[in-house]
Amino acid sequence: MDQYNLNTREGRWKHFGSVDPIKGNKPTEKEKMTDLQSSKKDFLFEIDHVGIKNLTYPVRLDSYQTAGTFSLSTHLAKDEKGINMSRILESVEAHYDNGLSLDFDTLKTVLITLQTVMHQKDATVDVDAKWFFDRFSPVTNLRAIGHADTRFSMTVEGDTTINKSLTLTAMVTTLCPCSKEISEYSAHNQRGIVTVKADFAPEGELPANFKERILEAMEVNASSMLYPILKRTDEKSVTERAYENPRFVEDLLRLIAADLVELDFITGFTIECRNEESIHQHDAFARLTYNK
Ligand SMILES: Nc1nc2c(ncn2[C@@H]2O[C@H](COP(=O)(O)OP(=O)(O)OP(=O)(O)O)[C@@H](O)[C@H]2O)c(=O)[nH]1
Repeated sequence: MDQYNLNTREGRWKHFGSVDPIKGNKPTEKEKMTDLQSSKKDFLFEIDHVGIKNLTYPVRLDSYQTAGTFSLSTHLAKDEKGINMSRILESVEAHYDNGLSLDFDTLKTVLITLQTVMHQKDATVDVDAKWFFDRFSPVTNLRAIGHADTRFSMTVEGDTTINKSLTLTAMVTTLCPCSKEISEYSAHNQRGIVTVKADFAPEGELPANFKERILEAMEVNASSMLYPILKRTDEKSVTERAYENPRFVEDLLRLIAADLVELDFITGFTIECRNEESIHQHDAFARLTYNK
């Protein structure tokens, strides 16, 4: 039986197996520690992206505080062993303002800070975050909170943005035209998942409502939109709207593409529509990439 005082935390820790630290020969002051990552010689390859992924950090998107999942990286020259990773978090923290404002102007300032403190030629960020917005039921006009998924992506080189894109993912209803055509009554319908990656002119201005305009193209072309609150009058309306607007996954994809072509602040896009089929165990999907 050991003799540790179980009435103290230290005694309990030792009782459970903790040991005293060894004396050790390595320096404990930062100035005397080897800075391995900063060592220079021929390390064979330059690296396109090195950094951190899966960083969870508070963001403000429109009027909502939400959580962002960040990937942040820089280039690394061939003669440098590693980046100073702690500086990535320092670059984000430098722009903290009750969370990080999730907009391209703020992301650009973070990237310029990152690139500068890393002494690298470029920096890249991807941020995934839930976007919450007001959604009104179609007949009763009751407000509730809807949501879509966003990914803000950006790369800067020096002071110049070299790419900038927004990926939105939203859910819709699709009603099968074939099923409607061949059946005496009813038609199977399902929840469709639409993803649009919209590319923007890197240094171009965006309209204030750019997210809303892309989301509208994704939702209004479906058989029906989704709503958080539906009373009976609303339910009748969305059911009939879906029947009046049947869509194959291909139809939805092409109709969204036609709307996106008309949005002049988008330079190119990739759309994927995926239907979680209600008459199969598998999903149906279609994808299209278009550059203007
Ligand atoms: N480069 C590199 N760093 C890593 C890796 N894995 C962990 N680290 C990080 O290395 C960090 C040390 O960060 P640095 O920024 O190099 O620390 P530092 O040199 O004291 O910081 P500065 O004073 O800014 O130069 C630790 O916090 C670890 O998170 C890796 O695979 N590569």
